[in-house]
Amino acid sequence: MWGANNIYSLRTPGGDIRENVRIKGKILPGTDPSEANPLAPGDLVTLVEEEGGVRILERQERRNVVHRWNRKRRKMQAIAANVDTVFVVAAPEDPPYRPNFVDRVLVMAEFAGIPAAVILNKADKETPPEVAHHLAILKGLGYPLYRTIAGDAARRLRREEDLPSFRRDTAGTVSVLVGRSGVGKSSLVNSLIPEAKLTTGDTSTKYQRGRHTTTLAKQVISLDPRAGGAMYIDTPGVREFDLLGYDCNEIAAGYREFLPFLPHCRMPGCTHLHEPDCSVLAALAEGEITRERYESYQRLALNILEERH
Ligand SMILES: Nc1nc2c(ncn2[C@@H]2O[C@H](COP(=O)(O)OP(=O)(O)OP(=O)(O)O)[C@@H](O)[C@H]2O)c(=O)[nH]1
Ligand SMILES: [Zn+2]
Repeated sequence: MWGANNIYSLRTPGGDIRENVRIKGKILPGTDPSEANPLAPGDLVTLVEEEGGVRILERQERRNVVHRWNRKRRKMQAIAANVDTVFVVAAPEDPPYRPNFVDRVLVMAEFAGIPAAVILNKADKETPPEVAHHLAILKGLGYPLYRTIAGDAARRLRREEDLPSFRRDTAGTVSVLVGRSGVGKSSLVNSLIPEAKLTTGDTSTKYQRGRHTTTLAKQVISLDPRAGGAMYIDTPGVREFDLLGYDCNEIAAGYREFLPFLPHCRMPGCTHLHEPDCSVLAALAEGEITRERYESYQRLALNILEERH
């Protein structure tokens, strides 16, 4: 299931693609009217055959859901459902690597209880030392890292780096790719599944803004029967990945290395920013939490607190 503006494309268990399917009625059973969007790519739905075609009758219970904060609508928005792995896609440059962006996607994945990994695409470009440093921190925390080359660059250089192992590791599973505009998410999906555009009916619209290509709105699911039905959900690139729908405690628990310390703060509802006897601050002082990751938490927590006032 994928789509937008309440018109969806579906894949039936038989493998057929049904396009332009609408929801039956105003509110979809199985959803909450306060949700920004009732259906996201990866959702499983029940259909009903009606005069004039099939309609979506209900959303089946979700195993998990990937959210991001929708700035315009000021709500958490589901960007994918029922996924096995969240892949944060970044590049060494063009667009520049933003450690905070990567951390925020990882926090969201932790919060959703979904395993996460990092893809450094455009591995043909030189990796600046500060990027390598952040990636080393994440690797040390147990997040798998893939360095890939995709699209035209891969064809030109005849090199894909870790793309084959990424393909192997994701075979038969559902992956969602999250990253800033221009890091190469669509190129990756196309490299994995050359006919992706055909099977998705090319629902994405691209336009040039500055140097980066941006996918508008629609999310694309690609299915590769050769990879045991691997599914890749390509989300539209975003400039920022906000998590304003969460509170500081939830955010702190998304920094996985903070977890052992969180129960030991003295103040109830400790924000780990300034409180006395804060065990996160103590762990930072002891070098058990890196300054980079603490500062990333700090920035995110301050964002959230500012938003509340
Ligand atoms: N050098 C190099 N360029 C790449 C690589 N992968 C993608 N590109 C280029 O990067 C640009 C952006 O790629 P896209 O696949 O459109 O990026 P995206 O992340 O899908 O962007 P949005 O759809 O806007 O979110 C294109 O010009 C690609 O050809 C790579 O591995 N190396
Ligand atoms: Zn604390």
